[in-house]
Parts: sequence; structure tokens; C-alpha cells
Amino acid sequence: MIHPEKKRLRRSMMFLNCQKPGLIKDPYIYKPDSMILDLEDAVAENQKDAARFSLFHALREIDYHGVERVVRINGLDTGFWKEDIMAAVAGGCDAIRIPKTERPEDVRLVEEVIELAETRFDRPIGSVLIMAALESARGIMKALDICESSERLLGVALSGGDYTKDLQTHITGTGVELMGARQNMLIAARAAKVQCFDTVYTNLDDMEGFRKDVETIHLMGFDGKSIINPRQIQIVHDIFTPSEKDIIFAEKVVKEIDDKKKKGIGVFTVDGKMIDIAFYDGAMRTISLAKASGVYKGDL
Ligand SMILES: CC(C)(COP(=O)(O)OP(=O)(O)OC[C@H]1O[C@@H](n2cnc3c(N)ncnc32)[C@H](O)[C@@H]1OP(=O)(O)O)[C@@H](O)C(=O)NCCC(=O)NCCSC(=O)C[C@@](O)(CC(=O)O)C(=O)O
Ligand SMILES: [Mg+2]
Repeated sequence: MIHPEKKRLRRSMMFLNCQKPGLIKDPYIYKPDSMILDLEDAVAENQKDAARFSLFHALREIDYHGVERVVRINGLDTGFWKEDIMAAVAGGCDAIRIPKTERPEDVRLVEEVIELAETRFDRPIGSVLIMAALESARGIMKALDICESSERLLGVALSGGDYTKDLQTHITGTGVELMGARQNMLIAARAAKVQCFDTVYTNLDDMEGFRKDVETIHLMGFDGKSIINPRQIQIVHDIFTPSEKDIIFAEKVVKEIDDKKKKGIGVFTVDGKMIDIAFYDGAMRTISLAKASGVYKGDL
């Protein structure tokens, strides 16, 4: 059975450092679609146990008001990741984000430990989803295998900081250094029918640059973006939520295709634009997104 939350709306996925109780206590007030409770790079090496302890109690005790709770575990080359999974699953997390994923076997290894934790902590088998972050040239080249590695895999995310380090370049703010990775990963995700998320934008003083970055990945076809700060949420939601104009056009396309099909007409125009059956799924996707985003008022 496909997990009911596998395709949920994930426009914004906000990182929170589990080392900082002030950040993890009430992030739901900012209304991101998902939050990523981080045990990996934001947490200092000698604070890993304390961060994991805070994570467990936060998951157990705080009502996050429906915001998805994803936990980024430490890398599989560390001594921390198994304990991270145990604490996250015992606490009640919705998904595990694997950092620096390079092979489909990485996902399967994590899946085994998740299943062990689900059994031990009396959670239904298959209830915890997985997302894989691709942070290296090797990870990007293996994107399709990773996307097809597990039924639990909700999607993949690009991690630009580590990826550009591996590529021997750096984040420029123009996106030029990320072009190949973004495109490759997105094509792999679409081929495997899983979601695809872009990397964080770290310059909080450049909101115009951030907006352009989000516009670019939205046009490319991504499902959403990892973010680091509440000030980035509204911009992402504005760009990823269908506008009224888009919704009205999508409704016309769906209704006209249904109507013309009955009349035996295959190609016609809507508002001056050529339409045929190839446009149906895209229009339905706009409507589904509008519904999931809470802005749909129509009758489809
Ligand atoms: C950057 C900064 C320190 C700035 O803080 P500032 O305090 O100056 O910000 P302000 O805007 O002034 O905050 C206004 C109010 O919002 C609160 N507030 C801020 N941020 C909040 C938040 N995230 N969640 C909830 N609340 C928040 C704040 O507490 C304040 O609350 P209040 O005092 O009550 O008014 C802060 O944002 C922050 O820590 N971000 C997360 C950083 C992080 O986790 N990095 C690791 C993940 S990336 C990575 O690892 C690289 C990667 O792996 C990526 C990949 O995988 O994609 C790769 O390879 O590329
Ligand atoms: Mg990273």
C-alpha cells in the first residue's frame, strides 16, 4: 500500500538545529509545510547526544500542528546514525532524511534500521518515510537508482553546499554551478515518480536573489525547497501556490477537454492557446496543488 503522506504538499522544508531548544519548541507558528529537525551538520560534534535527547522529547511532547516532522540523521559513516533513527522513530517522526546519500544501498540500510525501530517502538511497519539528500557528484550520478531504491522513499533533495565542495566550485548565487545536478536529479525523480527538492539558499540578506532562485526551480519543475529561516517561507509559498489566473485557466482546460472529447474534437484553443489531451494532466496538477495549498474554490 502506498503511504498516504508520500505525495503530500512540501513546498517549504525548514531546517531547525536540534542543539537549540529555542528553535525546535514552536516552529509551527511560521507554518512551513515540513520541518527538518537536524542532528547532522548544524549540531556540534560534542553536542550530538544532547541534541538527540532534545529531539526525542520535542517529538514526544510538542504538538507541531500538522507540520511534517522530518529528522536529518548523521551520516552513515559516523557512529551516530543508528541511535538517531531509534530516537526519531521512538519520538514519532514522520520521515528520516539521509544526508550525503551516494548509493541505493544507503537507503536500504537506513530502511532496515527504521524497520527495527518501528518494531521495537510499536509503530506500524512502513509508517516512517525516507528522503535522500544528494550531496556529491557520485550521488547525483546515481540519482535514478537512489530514487527507485525503496517504497518508503518520498523523494530526493539537492544539498548544494556539500555538492559544490565535491565539484570543486562554490555557491555563486547565480545557480550556474547547480544547473547539471538540478536537472539530472529532477529527471531521475520524475522517472521514478518521487518528489524532488532544491537546496538551501544561505544568504539571508539577499531576499531578491532568493526569490529569483525559487522562481527558477519552480519553473524547472521542483516540488519545493529546503530553507533555513522563517523569512524564506512566504516567498516559497507565494511562488509554489498556483495563482488565481493559473487556476481559472486550468479549470477551463480540464472542462474544455472533457467537453470536446464528447464531441469528437481533439485539438482546439483556450484563451488563444492551442490545447489537446497532452495538457490535461498539467491542468489537473495545478488544481490538485491549489486544493492542497488551500486556495481552491472551484467545483472540480
Ligand atoms: C541562519 C540562522 C542562524 C539565522 O538566525 P537569526 O536569528 O539571525 O535569524 P532571524 O531571521 O533574525 O530570526 C528571526 C526569528 O526566527 C527564529 N528562527 C530563525 N531561524 C529559524 C529556524 N530555522 N527555525 C525556526 N525558527 C527560526 C529566530 O529564533 C528568531 O526568533 P525570535 O527570537 O523569537 O524572534 C537561523 O535561521 C538558523 O539557525 N537556521 C537553520 C540553520 C541550519 O539548520 N543549518 C543546517 C542546514 S543547511 C546544511 O546543512 C547545508 C546542506 O547540507 C543543506 C542541505 O542539505 O540542503 C548543504 O550541504 O547544502
Ligand atoms: Mg550538507
